Amino acid sequence: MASVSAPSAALAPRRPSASAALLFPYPYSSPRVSPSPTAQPRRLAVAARAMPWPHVLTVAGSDSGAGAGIQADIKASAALGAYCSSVITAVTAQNTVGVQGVHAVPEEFVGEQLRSVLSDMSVDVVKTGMLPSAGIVKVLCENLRKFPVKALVVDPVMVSTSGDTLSGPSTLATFRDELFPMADIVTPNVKEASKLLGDVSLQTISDMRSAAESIYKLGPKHVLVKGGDMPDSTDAIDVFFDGKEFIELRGLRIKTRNTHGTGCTLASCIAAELAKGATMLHAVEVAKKFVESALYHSKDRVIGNGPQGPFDHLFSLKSPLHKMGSLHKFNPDDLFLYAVTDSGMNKKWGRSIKDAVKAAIEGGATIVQLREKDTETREFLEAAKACVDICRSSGVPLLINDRIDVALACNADGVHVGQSDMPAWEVRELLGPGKIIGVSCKTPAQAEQAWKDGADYIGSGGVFPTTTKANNPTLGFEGLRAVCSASKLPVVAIGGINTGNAGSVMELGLPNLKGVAVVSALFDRECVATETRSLRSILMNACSRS
Ligand SMILES: Nc1ncnc2c1ncn2[C@@H]1O[C@H](COP(=O)(O)OP(=O)(O)OP(=O)(O)O)[C@@H](O)[C@H]1O
Ligand SMILES: Cc1ncc(CO)c(N)n1
Ligand SMILES: [Mg+2]
Repeated sequence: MASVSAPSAALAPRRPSASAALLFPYPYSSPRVSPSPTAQPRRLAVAARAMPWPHVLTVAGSDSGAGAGIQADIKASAALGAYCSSVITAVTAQNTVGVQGVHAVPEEFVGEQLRSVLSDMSVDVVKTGMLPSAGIVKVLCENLRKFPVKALVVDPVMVSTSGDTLSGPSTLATFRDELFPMADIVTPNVKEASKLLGDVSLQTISDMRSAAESIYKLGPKHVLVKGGDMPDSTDAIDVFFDGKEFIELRGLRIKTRNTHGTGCTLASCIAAELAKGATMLHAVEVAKKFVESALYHSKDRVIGNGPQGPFDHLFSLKSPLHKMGSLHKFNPDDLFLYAVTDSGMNKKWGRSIKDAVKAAIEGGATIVQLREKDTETREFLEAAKACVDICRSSGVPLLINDRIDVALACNADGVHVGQSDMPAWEVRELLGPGKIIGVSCKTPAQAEQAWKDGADYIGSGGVFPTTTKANNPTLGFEGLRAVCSASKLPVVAIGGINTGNAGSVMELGLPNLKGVAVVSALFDRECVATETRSLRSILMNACSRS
């Protein structure tokens, strides 16, 4: 007879650790070990009100390697908090080398799957991927007419990156004539855009714009021409068109072999965001950021021997530091009036860091850096958190000088580092691709290195002699000019700049000199807002002259 032993400690109910609670935040109550005999049995909290669950239905092919297709769609939607059902149009035998076989599902059975899901499961958004035949496209369109949804995202998958055909030329006309007019967005890559338009050549951003406009004329409400496969580009640039305006969405191009499934993932993320209620442009921006972050976090992973590996959609489960929370996209024009705080000056004038930042923003600062060399860490962090709130609500990015730990803890928009701080590439490793990194550079060689390290901008100076920073050699206009002309990055000038000389800096007319950074001229003054306001008007006048 088997002996009955006491439950081991490992099986006893335990509260989840704090870190598990952080990773899987859900209301958790520890199970009661010995309920009193009179207590009513506890019921699981059955929802008294219906909780909406954003729902994406993907109509696409299965990728046995699970990097693209249905598998990517389910992972991407789930990562962004949407439920994803799946109607399978084809089964592919596929790996990191390429596509070895395609087995299309009969049209009637695609129809049956569509009816099953659409008639019962409250789908918000349909996303399409591989549609291997004109017949399947037609069945899909019939079902969409019968069961309307909030939005239709069409990723016109035709050829895999390995060059294998996933949807032949016979479906092209049905895509154009039947599916596109029903679509809220169509997301071709450059090769697909070219095919849809009769093999036009697409080499430049301007070609991508023309293609977006021509595809828009086929009937979708928005078009996104994806530039992931554009040759020789240091950025990953996509062109968005809503019928009126073109928007170039620029992302960091991640150096990795693991780009299989980027297109499927992007379209699914757009669908998930739309299902959650986002506007189209916001959905596209979130989706692009998601792809960039996922590529970044899986760039060194190795699966398979072929040229194109999968990436990790669930990176945020493993890397809580890089949550999708902060989506501030760096705009070089934000460098225009760059306010840098100084604890000594705040103390002198009896101001808190928070009040100093508030006043600078009120006066028109376009970006803020907290440079607190002798504030205690705990006090600094508290102040930084308050400043993040102020800056977020005004749409002004907030950077932290040198202290990567503080930047992470307060979820700032980025950091600024000097030549003796942590190298920018290490900072990038820690902060991920979504944060802004600035580097102080005095020489063309340093500027070149900052670009290689993945910085977003350069701070160059001291342009004039300054008392804010000890032992800081003055570069003068010539030094600034040398750094700017060697730099592929936008530059902000710093060092001794004030209302008296700021105009002359901007009047140098250096194309990548985007603004001036100031400390004393704003914060070693009685009224920070007034000083900021007058500096702003001086800068604007200088720019209109040069
Ligand atoms: N190396 C990269 N770094 C950053 N973003 C990338 C990279 N490659 C692609 N992207 C982005 O991924 C998204 C998908 O674009 P891409 O052109 O790769 O689509 P696709 O060719 O349809 O993808 P696939 O066929 O591999 O699923 C775009 O936003 C693009 O800019
Ligand atoms: C099944 C499937 N759908 C889409 C793509 C495009 O990446 C692929 N390679 N495989
Ligand atoms: Mg691609």
